Amino acid sequence: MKTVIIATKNKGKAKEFESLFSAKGYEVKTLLDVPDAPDVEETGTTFEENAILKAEAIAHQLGHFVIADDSGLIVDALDGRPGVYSARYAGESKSDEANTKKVLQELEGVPEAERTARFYCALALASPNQETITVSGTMEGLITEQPSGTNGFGYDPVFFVKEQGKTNAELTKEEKNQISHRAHALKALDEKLGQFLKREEGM
Ligand SMILES: O=c1[nH]c(=O)c2ncn([C@@H]3O[C@H](COP(=O)(O)OP(=O)(O)OP(=O)(O)O)[C@@H](O)[C@H]3O)c2[nH]1
Ligand SMILES: [Mg+2]
Repeated sequence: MKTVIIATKNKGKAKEFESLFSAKGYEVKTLLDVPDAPDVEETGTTFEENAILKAEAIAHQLGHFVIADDSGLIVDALDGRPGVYSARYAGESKSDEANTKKVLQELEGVPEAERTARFYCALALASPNQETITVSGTMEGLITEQPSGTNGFGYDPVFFVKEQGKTNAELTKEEKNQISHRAHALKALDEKLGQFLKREEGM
């Protein structure tokens, strides 16, 4: 079976990549399988910059091509926050629950029509042998007033998808993987992955 390495330590992302890639006949490894994988500092100001930082550092470290994901929640009424700080919005302990609570508190009293938000996912595909490729995907929604649902991760319990009439955390894994920012980005990457792998094999 073909293997791809995703340069992430986030269990929620890892699970989504496993189901997205197994459908394509790939086995997924993540940094959760690599003891002593370095923590790459996310010093970029955009999702793309951070995805490139993570992908290139880990590709060089492992001597193998990898995919990195930098993603987050953009809330219009909060001028785009938490944005690239989504994972550590309420502090370095990176608690999904605390992050979600902070966003809900900041949105207290904001009417439904102004609670628009989107998830953004930048993927970077990097190798020690060739130029890095980046793609992105988004997903539109509304921030609810209370969490609902137990699937997914991060801000999923407060991210309401109008078309589905459910929060992301109320969708099944399969449903979220049809419409998520990560699924859209992966679809864009898919179009470039074949050529990339061909060049990789030729090296
Ligand atoms: O409800 C959510 N559903 C999603 O589908 C989703 N995708 C991203 N996020 C949020 O954005 C942060 C990423 O930050 P991030 O890209 O730096 O990742 P991370 O630090 O968690 O892991 P790593 O990949 O860097 O190792 C995550 O922690 C989450 O808070 C999501 N929330
Ligand atoms: Mg991170």
